[in-house]
Order: sequence, then structure tokens, then C-alpha cells
Amino acid sequence: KSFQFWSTQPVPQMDELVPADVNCAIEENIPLDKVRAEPFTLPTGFRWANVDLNDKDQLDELYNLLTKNYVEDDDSMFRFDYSAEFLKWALQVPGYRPEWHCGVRADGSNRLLAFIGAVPQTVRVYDKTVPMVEINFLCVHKNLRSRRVAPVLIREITRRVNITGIFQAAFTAGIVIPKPVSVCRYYHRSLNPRKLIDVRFSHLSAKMTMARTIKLYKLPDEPATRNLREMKESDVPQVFKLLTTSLKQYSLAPVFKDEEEMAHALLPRKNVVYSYVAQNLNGKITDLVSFYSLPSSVMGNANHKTIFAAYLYYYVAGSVSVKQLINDALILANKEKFDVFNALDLMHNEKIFADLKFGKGDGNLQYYLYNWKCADMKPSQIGLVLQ
Ligand SMILES: CCOC(=O)c1cnc2ccc(OC)cc2c1SCCC#N
Repeated sequence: KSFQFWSTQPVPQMDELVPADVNCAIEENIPLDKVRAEPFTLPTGFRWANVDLNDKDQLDELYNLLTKNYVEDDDSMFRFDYSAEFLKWALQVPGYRPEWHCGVRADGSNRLLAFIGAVPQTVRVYDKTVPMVEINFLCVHKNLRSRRVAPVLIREITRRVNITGIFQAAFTAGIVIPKPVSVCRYYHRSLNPRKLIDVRFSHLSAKMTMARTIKLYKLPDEPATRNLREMKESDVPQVFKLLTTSLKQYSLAPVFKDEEEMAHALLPRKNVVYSYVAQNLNGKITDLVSFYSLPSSVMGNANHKTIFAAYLYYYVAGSVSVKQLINDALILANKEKFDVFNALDLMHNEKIFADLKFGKGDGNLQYYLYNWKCADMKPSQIGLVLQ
């Protein structure tokens, strides 16, 4: 593969083996007055336009661009259907910049035809804490593909981020480009097996009836961890300490700079993010488990338009086993009527998949760092979850 664009970027080349003791930027920071001042040039007929997510009409334009043109699985069975509220949550984090909600509109029609987003996020890579952005929601309308728009979007968001003095980024993708820092795998736990079979995501195994299959995945109505309850505002100080401490065990992890940043990430929002804490009799918060809601459109199915999927987010098993805590997350997601519970094999997840009846998916998710080189990581070293 030639990687025409990525071979021009500060990323390790595909065949580059980074020694274990190397953990640093690839290019030096550019003096701010040397960062290109003018936006990159778009193809004729298109112009840059920030998407104002506080303007309901523009938020809906972004929702509509993504719901029709964003990521599909390899078999084009599903397409992610991020909700408008989810997009506000993911893109309007504390300290967000409107110019990092970077859209492209067609002259004349004024239609939103492409987007790339960045949010500020300090990330620790091994022993180095690095101010970064997370890049997300890179999307080019299907009618605009192969016109080399994505490289211009990536160069432009890089410029807009560099101007603020940030020179590193983190992102994930299903595709392989130079050069993954880790390769994770998706796992799926059926909650509504009948629907998953209807949409042909799952199939009845030869030796099992539908009734037997439903019984196999049946879950209790209530979590096993007795004092597990929804997280609330007053829990933030303790959760901040608990999660910050727990994240130290990973080689790639977010650094929440303050309680506000973590509160934004974790405080429950219906149909967006769900967080639960266990508090002992002394009032100490000992455990945390969270998941986010990311539906997918089902393509070409008469009976079901949408799959409701929960995705495991951050957790700390302080007083109970990881297995019990994540099983409790399954029970809580099932109570919220999700059809499936998805998780990557990062953190401690891989150990519990078999017992909790997760099936291995056929999709990889690559983790990438921009303008940084370091030793590759096993999935269990990853403590960073991107939406
Ligand atoms: C029923 C389970 O559905 C998925 O796992 C799913 C749903 N929608 C997608 C949309 C785009 C897509 O593009 C890679 C994948 C999916 C997937 S599999 C990978 C996500 C997980 N877990």
C-alpha cells in the first residue's frame, strides 16, 4: 500500500519498529507564528463552515450527514446512528473550541457535505502526559468520496489545533493506516437474541432452538452488587479520585485535568451515557461502571430499523470482581432495553468475555497517535475509550 497521504504525515511508517525506550514526538512543536495562518484550499465550489452545535438546525445537519454517510460495517449491514444529543456530549466537552467543529459546505446549496471534529484531551502515553486532541467524526458525504477531501480535512484540523499550541492527537479507526499503537477487537454480548437473529447479526446455532437461545442469554432483573446505583453530581469528587487512580495501571489513558472534565464524561445523560457507582456503608465509593448508547441503523431490513447498542466505557472494580461488575452492566443495559452490549478487549475486558457470554466480533479497532512514536501496546495496556 502506498499511503499517498499518510506517508506525508508525522506518523511512524508501517514497517518501522519503535524501540521500547522510545516514547516521544516525531516532529518538534512549531512556533505559533510559524503555523500556517490561512485555511487549506478546498476543491472549487466548497467552503469551510464551522458547525455551531448550539444551533439546533446545524446540529441536525451534522446528525443527518453522519446518519447517512458515516461508518458502516464491512458487510454494510449497519451504519452508526449517533444521536444529536450524543454529538453535543462528545464534541462540547469542557474547553471545547467551536473552530474544531470543522464543516465543509457546498457553495450555492449551502449543504453540509463533510465534517471533522476535535476535542481537547490530555493523554498519558506510558510515563509522559501529553496535551492532545481526540479526533472524531471524520465524514465525507458519499457523493463526494475519492475527491481527496479527507486529506484536506485532516490537514485543516491539524492546522487549527497547532495554532492553539497542541501538536499531538489520538484517534481510532477500523482501517489500517500507518501506524497502529494497538489493535483491539470488538466483542458482543446478546441481550435481545431474537432481534439480533432477525437482523442476521447472529444466527441460531445448529444445536439450539430460539427458546433455548433466549434462555441462554437471560439476565436477572437486578444487579448482584447490592448498593450499585446511578452516579450523581455529589459523587464526582470521589469518582474523580477512584478513576484517576485506577487509570494509572494502563499505558495509554486519559488524564482528566479536573472534576468538571470527568463530570462531563460520566454524569448520566439519558440515551447518551449511563454511569453507576457502588457506595459502601461508610459512604466510600468503591466501584464505577459506565456505558454509552450508540444505536445503529439496520440497512435493508423490513422489521427493524435500528439496533440499540450499549458500549462499555470506563469502570473500576474496587470491591467486586471485574466479572461481577461488568455482568451488572449487562443487567442494567438490559433493563434500559438495549439489544446488545459491545466491548473492546482493552483494559481487563478480555478476561471476562467467555464467562459473560460475549462473542468475538469480526471487526478490529485500531488505536492511533498523531506526531508521536512509542512502543506498540497490547489491548490490555489501553485505558482510553473513544466514542
Ligand atoms: C448488533 C451488534 O452491532 C454491532 O456490533 C455494530 C453495529 N453497528 C456498526 C456500525 C458500523 C460499524 O463499522 C465498523 C460496525 C458496527 C457494529 S460492529 C463494530 C462495533 C462494535 N462492537
